[in-house]
Amino acid sequence: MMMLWRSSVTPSMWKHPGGEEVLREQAGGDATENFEDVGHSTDARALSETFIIGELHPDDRAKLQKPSETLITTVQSQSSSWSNWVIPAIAAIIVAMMYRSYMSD
Ligand code: HEM
Repeated sequence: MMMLWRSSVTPSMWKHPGGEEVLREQAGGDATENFEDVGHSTDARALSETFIIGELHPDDRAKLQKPSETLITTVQSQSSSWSNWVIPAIAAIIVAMMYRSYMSD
């Protein structure tokens, strides 16, 4: 079980190669599954061991919130950036067509 605490991993101490935001999303929860999903190197694994600040009491483990799936969030943000690009493109095509019909009159 991997725990990430707001105080244990701070940008001033260390910069996560996978970005700051993904770690922030995991803070206060069990990040084990997401850590494994990414397929971290053995170096990353060894480094994560150095961040251990204690072990959670078994009675408290059930109270942990599971962080939302990071990979799903990534897919969602990709699809929204896709629609951000398509809508202005369609608008540009409509404007171009209106301009053409205006000029041909
Ligand atoms: C203390 C815990 C963690 C440590 C020490 C750590 C360390 C690292 C390191 C050293 C890398 C560079 C690539 C490698 O060596 O594998 C990396 C990449 C990455 N990590 Fe972590 N990581 C931690 C937690 C997490 C968590 C919880 C997530 C996801 C929620 C995550 C997501 C990523 C991603 C997306 C990359 C980029 C992969 C790529 O670009 O190929 N990391 N991390």
